[in-house]
Amino acid sequence: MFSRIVKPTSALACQATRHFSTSKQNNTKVTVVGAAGGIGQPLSLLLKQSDLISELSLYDIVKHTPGVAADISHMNFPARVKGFTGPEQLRDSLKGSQVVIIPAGLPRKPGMTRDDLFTANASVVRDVALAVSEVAPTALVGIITNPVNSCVPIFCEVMRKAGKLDPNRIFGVSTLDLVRASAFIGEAKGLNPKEVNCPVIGGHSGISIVPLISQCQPAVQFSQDELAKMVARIQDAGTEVVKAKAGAGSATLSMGFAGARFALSLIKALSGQSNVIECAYVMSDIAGTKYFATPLILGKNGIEKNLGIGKLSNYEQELVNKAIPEIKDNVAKGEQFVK
Ligand SMILES: NC(=O)C1=CN([C@@H]2O[C@H](COP(=O)(O)OP(=O)(O)OC[C@H]3O[C@@H](n4cnc5c(N)ncnc54)[C@H](O)[C@@H]3O)[C@@H](O)[C@H]2O)C=CC1
Ligand SMILES: O=C([O-])CC(=O)C(=O)O
Repeated sequence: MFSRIVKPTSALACQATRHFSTSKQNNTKVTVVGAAGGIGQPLSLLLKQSDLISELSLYDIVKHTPGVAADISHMNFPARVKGFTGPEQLRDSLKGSQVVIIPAGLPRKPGMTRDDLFTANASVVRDVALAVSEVAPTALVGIITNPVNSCVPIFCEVMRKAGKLDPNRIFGVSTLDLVRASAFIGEAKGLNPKEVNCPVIGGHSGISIVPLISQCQPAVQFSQDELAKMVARIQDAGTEVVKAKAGAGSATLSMGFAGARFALSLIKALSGQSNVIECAYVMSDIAGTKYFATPLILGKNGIEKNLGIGKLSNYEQELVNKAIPEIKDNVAKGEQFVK
């Protein structure tokens, strides 16, 4: 199974060495909430292949979730797979989980922004957070549901109200932005995209997505015009897929891949592996907002160290300056919803 273990060769390297998991240790229970959806199914398929997972709990509100679980359970890997459906089974699905990944909720249609999903998805995230606070309060949680910039504050505020908030354990999954940066930069420069590592900071929507191409490994050179085009492509990549799917949803397969990479990084960190680094959107005042994505060293208790923003070019500083008001608004909207 793919995954990445990293050596922090630079403070902002988000991942480096490709690493196939061969560890025999398999004692992690993982719950996927929204497991029957466009992201949930490929994500669960990829997670089933990890030797580090002992139990894969698949929850969704749709009735055919046990069928998805039965299907995946026939793959010949050790993780036991169980399906749960309906709100009355949510807590059973989560109980005892060390890792919870949430790709539940509506995706965009052409013409919508991620923020347009707030009304539909805020209550989904709130309800899952309440259940996590009750039955899996120490789980490491990855929130894929959009708008990520608001959904992470919603989750954190519900946990805070329940007296269970540990901000080191709650992550907005922005991994797809890094995957895209690697793919697009690799393609543009004739490099193997698997070997291209470019930190992406800020948030997960349009201008709040800030790729730090000056910190890319290996180093790459672009003219200012090319650089601006590359940044715009990474920022608009979600919309590119939404348009191309023409009403049938947003990125699901690349997100299943990116979500599995992030979940496996959490699991590796939990299992004691060191120097596991991923960028994610977390509670952090590093840029003067309450939440911000940066590279993080992951450990048994979630964030072990926030590696921060590092040295920015003037252009990247301008991008950060544009991202900040957007993130502040998105955070305030999420917090207000819980109040
Ligand atoms: N963070 C990121 O980079 C990305 C985030 N997304 C977001 O992920 C979310 C899911 O996208 P897709 O899988 O394409 O959508 P989808 O509609 O294919 O699947 C969503 C699943 O969530 C389930 N669901 C709805 N309410 C639920 C609840 N209360 N509890 C449990 N399950 C529930 C649905 O039944 C459905 O199976 C969307 O909000 C989308 O915008 C999508 C791509 C990238
Ligand atoms: O664009 C969307 O709506 C889904 C998403 O977050 C992405 O693909 O980055």
